[in-house]
Amino acid sequence: MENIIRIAVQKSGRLSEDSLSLIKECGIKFYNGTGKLKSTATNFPIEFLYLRDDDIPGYVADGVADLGIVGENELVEKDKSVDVLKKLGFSKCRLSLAIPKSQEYPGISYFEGKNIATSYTKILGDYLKSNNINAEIHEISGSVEIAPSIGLAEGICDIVSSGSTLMMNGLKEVEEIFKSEAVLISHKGLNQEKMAIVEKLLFRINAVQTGKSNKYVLLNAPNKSLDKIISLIPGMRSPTILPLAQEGWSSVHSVLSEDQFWENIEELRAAGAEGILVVPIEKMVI
Ligand SMILES: Nc1ncnc2c1ncn2[C@@H]1O[C@H](COP(=O)(O)OP(=O)(O)OP(=O)(O)O)[C@@H](O)[C@H]1O
Ligand SMILES: O=P(O)(O)OC[C@H]1O[C@H](OP(=O)(O)OP(=O)(O)O)[C@H](O)[C@@H]1O
Ligand SMILES: [Mg+2]
Repeated sequence: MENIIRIAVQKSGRLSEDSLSLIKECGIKFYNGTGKLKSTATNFPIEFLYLRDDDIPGYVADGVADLGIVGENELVEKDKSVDVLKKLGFSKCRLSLAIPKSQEYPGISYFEGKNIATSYTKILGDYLKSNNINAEIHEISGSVEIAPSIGLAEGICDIVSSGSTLMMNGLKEVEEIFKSEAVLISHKGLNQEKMAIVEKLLFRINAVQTGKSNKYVLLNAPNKSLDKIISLIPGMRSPTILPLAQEGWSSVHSVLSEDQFWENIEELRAAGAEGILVVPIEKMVI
C-alpha cells in the first residue's frame, strides 16, 4: 500500500496516552479500543500498530512501520538505523546509576569490579567503557530496582523520573548517564508518496507543539504606554491594538511564550497594563 503510512505506537505504558493524544490533537480520528492491535484513521491516510515499545525501533528500521513513537532510551539501546524526525516533549526521564542509600559514593570508581543490574546493557556498557570502568552487567528485563535488596547486584542502572521508585527501594541516584524523551522516528528512505503524508503529519504536529508553548495575551493599557508595551510583547508580526470604549485606553492582543510572559509581567504592570488575560492556544501556524 503506497498511499497510506503506518505508525507504531506503544500499546500500553508510559508513552501510550501522550502518543495517542498528540495524534488526536492533530485532528486525526481513529478507534483504539482495548485489545485492538491495529486500526486505521477515518480522516487521514494513517494506520496504527499497537506494539511493545522494545519492538518499535526494529519495526521502523525494517520498514514494517514507516513511523514510530518511542523513548530515546529505547531507540539508542536497540541501536537500529532510523531517522529521528522530531523530539516530542513528553515521557521525559533519565537513565541513572543508583546504589543502596547506606553506601558511601566516592565517584564512578565505586562501580569498578561491581555487579550492575539493568535492562539497558548497551547504553550502560558504552558509558562504563568511556569511563574506563570494568563492571559486570547483569541484564534483567524489569523491576530492576529490586536487584540490590535481593543480592542480585550492588548497583542498578534504570529509568528515573521523580525518583520515588528509587527512594521506595532504599536506593540513591549517583550518576545520570542518559537523558530521554519521546521522539518521532521514521524508516530511512521512505518513498515520495509516503514522505508527502509524513510532511503533512509533521506540519500538524508542529502547529500543535507551537500552540502549546505559546499563549494568547490580552490586556488593557493607557495609550501613552503603548510603545513600551508593544516592545515587551511584540507577538508574531506585531500586536493587535483596539480602542477601548473608555477614551485614552486600548486593548492589546499578542502571542508569546509563557516564559517570556512571566519575565515581562512586572514591566508590563509598571507600564500601566491591567486586566491581563492569558489564554491557551490550541494550534499555531507561524
Ligand atoms: N517514570 C517515567 N516517567 C517518564 N517517562 C518514563 C517513565 N518510565 C518510563 N518512561 C519512558 O517511557 C518509555 C516506556 O516506558 P514503560 O514503563 O511503559 O515501558 P515498558 O514497561 O518497557 O513497556 P512495554 O510493555 O511497551 O515494553 C520508557 O522507555 C521511557 O522512555
Ligand atoms: O522515578 P519514578 O518517577 O519513580 O519513575 C521511575 C520508574 O518508572 C518506570 O516504571 P513504571 O512505573 O512505568 O513501571 P514498569 O517498571 O512496569 O515499566 C521505570 O521503570 C522506573 O521504575
Ligand atoms: Mg518495553
